Amino acid sequence: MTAIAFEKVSLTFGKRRILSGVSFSIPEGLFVGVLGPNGAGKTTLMRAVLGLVTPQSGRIGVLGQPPRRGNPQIGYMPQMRRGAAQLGLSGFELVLGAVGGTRWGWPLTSKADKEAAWSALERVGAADLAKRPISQLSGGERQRVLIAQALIGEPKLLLLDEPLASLDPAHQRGVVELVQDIARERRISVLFCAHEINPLLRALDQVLYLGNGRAAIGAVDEVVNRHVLSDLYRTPIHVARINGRIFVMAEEGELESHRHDEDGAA
Ligand SMILES: Nc1ncnc2c1ncn2[C@@H]1O[C@H](COP(=O)(O)OP(=O)(O)OP(=O)(O)O)[C@@H](O)[C@H]1O
Repeated sequence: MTAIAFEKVSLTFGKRRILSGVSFSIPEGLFVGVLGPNGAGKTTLMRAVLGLVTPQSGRIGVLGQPPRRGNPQIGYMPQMRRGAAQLGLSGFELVLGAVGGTRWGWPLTSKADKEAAWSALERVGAADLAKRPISQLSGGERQRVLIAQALIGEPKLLLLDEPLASLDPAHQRGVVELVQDIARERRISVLFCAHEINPLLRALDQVLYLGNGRAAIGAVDEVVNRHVLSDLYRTPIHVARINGRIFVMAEEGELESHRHDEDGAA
């Protein structure tokens, strides 16, 4: 079955066009990195898959169905906003709030709900963090709790919006490996949104690059080359591979933000 299918999809906000007639199809079980500069539409694409943004035209299929809000087959990890971290919730409360998929807040919880929350926290290695307020966790610890939240309901598709933001290279590797292991063992399809390709290289089956309202998708070598990216961004793009790392550069500078501190990511 197809995990996600876009057929000539256009997404707009008012007069602002985010995607223009984009088509692609992602088979089930793949780990796909979603890349592109700030504002390219990565979050908006995920929100469309979740049924939170309706296309102006075209069709989206998610696991063979049209998108619908609260689909329990999808686990979503949004970008962590400061406000959410400061709510004072513990990791356990945050994960428990996701039990039942759409029942955000403080539901009346059963023993089974609590067990589901503990099981998700244990799977990401965060059971010992569960009682602490989210606001006191380190970035890496917090990302684990958020991944646990996305695993509630045994999803078939995980949408992860920048889980690597503000993590150092070792923690980035840890999060990517964790997601890859869980996805393999549960046969989950993954869309993993990131600002840099290198931390994802070992895990990637495909990349989906967004830019100028368009998309390029395929295996890393098929997409991350100067022909495809120059065409996508309508400007000369250079791609260099150094020691197994990939550098994507526009004439005026690097297209992706890189921290030059990771050794041997690929
Ligand atoms: N609800 C909204 N109303 C109007 N414009 C929006 C809305 N949500 C997003 N946008 C705009 O759509 C564009 C794409 O935003 P989006 O957050 O999807 O990009 P992104 O690729 O995820 O960016 P980043 O890498 O910075 O997170 C941006 O210009 C943004 O300002």
